[in-house]
Amino acid sequence: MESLLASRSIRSSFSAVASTRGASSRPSRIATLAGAGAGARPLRAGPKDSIVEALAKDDMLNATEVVQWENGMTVNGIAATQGIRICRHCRPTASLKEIQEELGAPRNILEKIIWDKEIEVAEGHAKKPLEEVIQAAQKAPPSRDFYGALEAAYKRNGVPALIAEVKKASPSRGVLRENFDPVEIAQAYEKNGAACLSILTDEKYFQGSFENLGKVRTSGVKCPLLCKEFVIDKWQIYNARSKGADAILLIAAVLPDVDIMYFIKICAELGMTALIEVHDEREMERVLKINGVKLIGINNRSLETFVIDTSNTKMLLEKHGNSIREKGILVVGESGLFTPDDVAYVQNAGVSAVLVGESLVKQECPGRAIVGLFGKELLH
Ligand SMILES: O=C(O)c1ccccc1NCC(=O)[C@H](O)[C@H](O)COP(=O)(O)O
Repeated sequence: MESLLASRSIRSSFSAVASTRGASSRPSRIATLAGAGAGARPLRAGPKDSIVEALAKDDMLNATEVVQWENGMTVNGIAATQGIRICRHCRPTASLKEIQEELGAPRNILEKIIWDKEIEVAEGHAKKPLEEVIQAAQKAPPSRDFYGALEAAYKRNGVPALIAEVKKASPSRGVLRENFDPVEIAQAYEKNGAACLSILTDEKYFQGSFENLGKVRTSGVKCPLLCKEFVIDKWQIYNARSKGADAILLIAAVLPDVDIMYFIKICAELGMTALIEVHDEREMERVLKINGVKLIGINNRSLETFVIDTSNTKMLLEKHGNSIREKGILVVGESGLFTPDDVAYVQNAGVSAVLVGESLVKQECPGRAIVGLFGKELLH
């Protein structure tokens, strides 16, 4: 299916790019970044010059979109060389029905989410052009130090710092909490020692929203906030910052290296922390080669099958713990943590922080559930 999808998407992605992305006169940073990417060459003179130059000047594009013209490969082709199994349809202006008629159904839930996200992001661009979200991000109140808050909480409490997730529902578990008040939950998490909060913003699959993120941000909660999104386009990062996010999730199963590099640079410019999520050996190896990675999340849940296995964290850290420590990277253990034993297990494996949703949000009192999860009170 990959080659079919790839060969089809080279046609459709050109028309998608051509039809949805207007040319910008502002100078681009992308040409340099694309040239620095894994396997990419500097933009060269040649028959594709005019296309490449036009794209390189177009600040609307993401790095992989430039590399694809440079290398004569599709976005999916580039991704496949890095072991990425999630394909893009690259037809953001088509309906999902039309896309599925052409390409068949998405092969797993993560691919399904990404296909929807491609359309949602194109709609976002149309409603609010990139220049506007950039300006909104620049006007937002200063960001808070997400990485620093995790580091300090780990030192203070001697147990992994908690990123407590404000999560109403999920594709694997359905609705987790009927009476869902994001601000009440966020305040309870903070009061009970969470170092940072994760706010799900995807509406279709998690019943989250940017409204929730904004409400938590203006509620007096001081913890730094992670925007838990499925990022495929820089527009989403500026949008998240403009709504008050201090950190953003970048999923290695979805993003080619050059996009991760590029998005990390955007985060740095905005004072945001990038949490780079990996699930397997190949993703960990890729991410450890990328400059500027400070925070890696190891997801115990496969986003393709939903299977949760906490020994995934142990296995990846046994193999890569030394190089992670040498680089000063903090590791977050993500998903499927329910008891003090679970937390101790991932701590012994080498994590400095944990990201927890279900086991807290399902309890009647999510704040008090923190003591149950750690077996002790967390101090602020
Ligand atoms: O939670 C899901 O079902 C899910 C499905 C597809 C993509 C992502 C998904 N979850 C995102 C997460 O990684 C979790 O929300 C987070 O790690 C907290 O996990 P948990 O404590 O198990 O709720």
